[in-house]
Amino acid sequence: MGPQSSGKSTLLNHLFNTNFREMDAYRGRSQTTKGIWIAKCAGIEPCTIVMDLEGTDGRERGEDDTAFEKQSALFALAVSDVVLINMWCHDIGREQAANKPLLKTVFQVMLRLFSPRKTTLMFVIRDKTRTPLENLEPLLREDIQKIWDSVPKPEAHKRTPLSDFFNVQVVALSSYEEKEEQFKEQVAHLRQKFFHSIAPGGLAGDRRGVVPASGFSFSSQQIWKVIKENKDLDLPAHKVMVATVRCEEIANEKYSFFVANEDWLELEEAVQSQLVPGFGRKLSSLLSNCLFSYDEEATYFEDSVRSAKRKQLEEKLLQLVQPVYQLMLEHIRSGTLDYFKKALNDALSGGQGFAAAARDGTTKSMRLFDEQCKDAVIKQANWDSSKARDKFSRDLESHIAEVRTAKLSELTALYESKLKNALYGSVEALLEGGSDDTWPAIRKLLHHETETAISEFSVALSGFEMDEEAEEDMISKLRNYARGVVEAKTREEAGRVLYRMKERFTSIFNHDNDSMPRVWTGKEDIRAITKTARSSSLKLLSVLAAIRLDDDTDTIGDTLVLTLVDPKKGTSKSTSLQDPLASSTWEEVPAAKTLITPVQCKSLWNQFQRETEYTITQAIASQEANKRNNNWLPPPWAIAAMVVLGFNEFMTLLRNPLWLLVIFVSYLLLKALWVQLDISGEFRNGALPGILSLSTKFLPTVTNLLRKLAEEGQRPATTDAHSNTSNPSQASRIIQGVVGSNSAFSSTASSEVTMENEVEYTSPSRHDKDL
Ligand SMILES: Nc1nc2c(ncn2[C@@H]2O[C@H](COP(=O)(O)OP(=O)(O)OP(=O)(O)O)[C@@H](O)[C@H]2O)c(=O)[nH]1
Repeated sequence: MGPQSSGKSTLLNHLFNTNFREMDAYRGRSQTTKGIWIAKCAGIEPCTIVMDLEGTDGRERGEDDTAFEKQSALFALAVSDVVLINMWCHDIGREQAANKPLLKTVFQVMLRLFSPRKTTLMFVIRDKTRTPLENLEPLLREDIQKIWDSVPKPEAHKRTPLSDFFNVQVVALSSYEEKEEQFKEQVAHLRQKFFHSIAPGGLAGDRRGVVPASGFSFSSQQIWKVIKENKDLDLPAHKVMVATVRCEEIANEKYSFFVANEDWLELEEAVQSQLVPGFGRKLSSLLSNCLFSYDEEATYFEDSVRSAKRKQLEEKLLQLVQPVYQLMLEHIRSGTLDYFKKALNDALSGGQGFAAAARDGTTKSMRLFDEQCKDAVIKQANWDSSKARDKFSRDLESHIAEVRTAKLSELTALYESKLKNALYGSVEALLEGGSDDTWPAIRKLLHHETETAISEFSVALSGFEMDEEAEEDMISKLRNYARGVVEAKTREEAGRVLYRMKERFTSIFNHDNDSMPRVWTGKEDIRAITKTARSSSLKLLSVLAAIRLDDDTDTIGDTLVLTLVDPKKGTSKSTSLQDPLASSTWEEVPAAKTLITPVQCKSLWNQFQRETEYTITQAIASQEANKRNNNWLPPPWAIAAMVVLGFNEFMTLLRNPLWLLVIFVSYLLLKALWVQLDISGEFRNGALPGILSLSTKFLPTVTNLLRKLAEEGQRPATTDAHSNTSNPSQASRIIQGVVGSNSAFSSTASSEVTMENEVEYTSPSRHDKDL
């Protein structure tokens, strides 16, 4: 800053290689720079921005218009690290110097900045004279001090020295117009001071109030806005405000970059479908990069604001990635659960005990789960995976319980089926046998099979490492099942006891001791056989009347025998007592074990007797018939009657034996007719159709027969001639003509007959057989 046309633009252009507009010296000393101009210094590191201010004390704005001057001075002080103040050499020590009001303004506004930092005030003495700078500087400082002292200050800064606010420096330059070369040399020397000016001790060494470059634009706008509103400019608060706005902007920008980041999108998509190895590392690195770029950009902003905004950004990012992390945990959980299921299945298939397999599988799966969770951990987040771990643990437990129950059921079903197979058929066979040994044999069988199954079952159960009580319970259930199978089978057999009894009766009744079918010749004692068969059937009834798996000390058998088979013995014993079968329960047999009650027994027995009666009757009838058949001679009285009544006929026959020949020929003719007419065949369909058919066939057949006989009779010579040759076919033809089939008599079939006989001749023995 400095008075109008004091060469500010010229100096800045030379000092920083900028191109601010300079006044054309040939056109008069008028105002060139209006407002505040800004440019980037060329060739100065670090990046340095320079502003060219409108000149003070100008004629253009008028004497009283110092508002803009103050505003621009305040703006320059608020924004800059170094303020160059142009002053004419000859103004030093002068009471009415042109820049005295300017300095006053600078100091006044400085006090309104509440700035904790020190701004470098560099007084550039222009058009220096022969007076050395060493002599000028004290004078200048004295002037400055005087102005500082004269500036009204707030109570807090009453005693604050100028040096607390400003780092005052003085340089002198030769006149640009008159000693341009020297001017340039001195400017080049001065330029050196601006290199690395932010280093400690440099012109801009106090970095306390610094606003980062990325916040400069916004900060400047805000400062200007406050200045324009003529408010106090609280630089620390402003700094916080700038930091807040800018950090927020940076954070938002970084968040948006992250959301659109290809790697993140790929990772997010991959996790939707499957577990991604190295998830934690990848995501942590993405987040780190994002936060790092925020840090990089926001590093020079106010610390607390920057950290707060960083935290917010981090939280927002974590909030964004958390569902993906949760999904990842879900993949880990389900994947590890699948692994566990497979491991358990393999171990069980490999013959490992269930409990050991479940234990090993659980340990391995938990380890795998922990490892995968560790792999998915996001460095920036302190997320607790214990909930997922607990859920996984519960999943394992419930799966183990499920498989355990299924396996136990499978095992139980297997042994139940084994027992059923072992018992079912055998019990049926034993019950079918129905004897005194039946129940002891069943008990023995049940005991043997149950113990065998239980010992195998116990070995199988040992793999489950069950507590003793539960194991006992399962064994006891299996034991009960075995009893149940026997009981069920017995009940089933009891349900068809009548059928079984009849079967047994028939079997014994119709077969002898060698199991050969009986032929009722008449010698058999049907009564005794019936009794034996009935007793045996009754034994079956008594065996099936009750379940005797614990003992068979009941008296069912005796009661049945005494009551049903030997009622006489029974009544002699129990004389006037009531019918022992007129009851619905057996003595000493609990109702649960009773299959057929006494009343049912009685009723069944009656039915049995009724239904077997026919067999006995048949046998008796058969025996009678047999007896009759064996006696083929007629009774003696009949023989006597035949001798007496047939004596005449007998004598006639003895006197004339030709009758015998007549009878024989008649017999032959009748037999031939019988065969020709196929009488038995005709009557097969009933008497009336037979008679009708025969009546139509009778005459043609007789005629045919007679004609045939006549034909045969007309060829005696030929027959004789042939008979000499002893032709067997001819003999066959004659015989066939008498007793052969119908076709043999048909003239049309004669040739076929010949053919047939010629063929048949090869086997004369067969003809004999046919004859
Ligand atoms: N005597 C003298 N004149 C100078 C010096 N430097 C520049 N000038 C001249 O002063 C005139 C004004 O120069 P500018 O650089 O435009 O001055 P300014 O202070 O920027 O002017 P405004 O922008 O209008 O306030 C020009 O004609 C320069 O040639 C100097 O060191 N001594």
